[in-house]
Amino acid sequence: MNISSTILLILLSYLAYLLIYRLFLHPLAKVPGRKLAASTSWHEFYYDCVKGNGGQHAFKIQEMHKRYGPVVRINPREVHIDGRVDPAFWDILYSNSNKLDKDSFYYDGFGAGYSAVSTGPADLHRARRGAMANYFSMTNIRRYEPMVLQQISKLFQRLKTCKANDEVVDLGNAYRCLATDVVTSFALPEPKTMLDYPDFGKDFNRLIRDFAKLITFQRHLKIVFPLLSAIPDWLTVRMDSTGASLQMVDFQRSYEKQTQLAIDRKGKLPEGQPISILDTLATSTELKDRDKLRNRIVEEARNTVGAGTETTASTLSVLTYHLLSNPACLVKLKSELNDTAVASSNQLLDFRTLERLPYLNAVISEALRLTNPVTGRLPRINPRAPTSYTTPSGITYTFPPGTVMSMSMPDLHFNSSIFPDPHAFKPERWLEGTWEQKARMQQFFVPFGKGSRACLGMESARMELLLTAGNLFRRFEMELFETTARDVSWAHDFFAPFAPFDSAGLRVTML
Ligand code: HEM
Repeated sequence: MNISSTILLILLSYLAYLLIYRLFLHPLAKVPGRKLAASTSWHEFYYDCVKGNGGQHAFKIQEMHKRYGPVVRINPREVHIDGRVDPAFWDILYSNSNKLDKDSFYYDGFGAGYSAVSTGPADLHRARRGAMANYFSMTNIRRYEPMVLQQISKLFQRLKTCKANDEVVDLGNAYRCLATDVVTSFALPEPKTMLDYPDFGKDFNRLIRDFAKLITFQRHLKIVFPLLSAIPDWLTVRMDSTGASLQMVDFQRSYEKQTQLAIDRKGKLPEGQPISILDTLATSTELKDRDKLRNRIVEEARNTVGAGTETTASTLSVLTYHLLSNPACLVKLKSELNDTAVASSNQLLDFRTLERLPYLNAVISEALRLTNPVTGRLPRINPRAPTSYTTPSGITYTFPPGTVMSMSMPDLHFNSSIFPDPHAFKPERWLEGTWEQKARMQQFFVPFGKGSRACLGMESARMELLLTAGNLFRRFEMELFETTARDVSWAHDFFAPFAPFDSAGLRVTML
């Protein structure tokens, strides 16, 4: 036998062993599910990256649950629990006392393992999150309200111009610009000004969506982002004549420049300039020196901006679509907003006023529920002790330390036993019904996650959503332009939900 035949034989024997081990001897061998998914992670790769333009694995998981029950083995090392059947397990898996690690395989897809959101080990995460926690507290975030209102005024000026020129407004992308400018105005020393882009950054925002698609490739192949960052600028220019790719490269590089600026100025800011997250991290006394290195802070900033952009923008798009297609809801909201006393109708309503409006709050909750701004499953690991899961019908599975367990937010939000007629937009559900029904909805309403890994930017997101939606619908009359439910639907899961690739997004005309 020659050398290549020997190598081939060894390889085939190894693969045969791996297959037999995973299917029959592995501790998860008895967990229901597709044999192909249990045999190889290429099954997940296919649904993540190839089928239907990618981002289809989340739907495959739902299909597997329908066939195999509330717990399924979705890849050789991970089990997924169905929140449509057993929503109560969410509180156990993501409870505050249950400080589990995150699964690095999955979160490495962001290519930013040093950021809090992607950090695997719970202990390391605690320190990294702790350094930002005060910054994101309600009291601190409230100080940034004038900056948020300033960006909203800028958006409103653009909308007025569009109205005067009879232009169709690409509102989905306008919201992305707004969200980017808002989050960078407190994350970075030098905020972005995307609301100045004449076309609301259409090409740039398309590129961000394509970039999100790469998360799934990076997750499986680990070399995608390193390869991309090695592409020289001249080639980037040739590959994309719109210039959006180069803009994206500049955008990424600006994190490095701004981090260096924050490190160099050591908290000595120009008069009147508010402290940014970058400055907070660069001058933190809580972080160990290794966590104050430039590359780590760059990743933290990049991920925080990423976390605060598509999430709020997609929620605003879904909210706008449903209000404009449900006139009765729009009338109720406008009447609540118009009844709100302010000195002048030109003055923007502030957070204190808007947070007290029940119908507006119900509209925002309903939009968050229907959007599911994080559609990706949230995988956790207990590396130290075995974990177990008992199905509602009483079958108990025990998993060894290191087993990955996950659930997905949309399963809870589309659970018809908690939210009847779950795909309908009904802000009234948050206001009507018995106390028990409302308490149950609140318990399983988890757009910002739960526990020690829950969203840090929740208060800033709430403020941005209330200020934008409250003021926009008080001031402007609009109607949908060639936009249907499909344009705000969840067709791809790239951790965030994305509409079909051929969708032109949410567009409106100003009346
Ligand atoms: C509608 C808006 C938003 C939603 C629904 C949302 C949702 C979430 C969820 C579900 C997580 C946990 C992800 C996981 O377990 O892997 C998360 C984490 C995070 N989010 Fe948000 N987010 C929103 C807006 C924002 C904004 C505006 C910011 C920043 C300004 C932000 C910053 C963060 C950060 C830093 C984390 C990581 C926290 C940690 O790991 O300790 N988010 N977000």
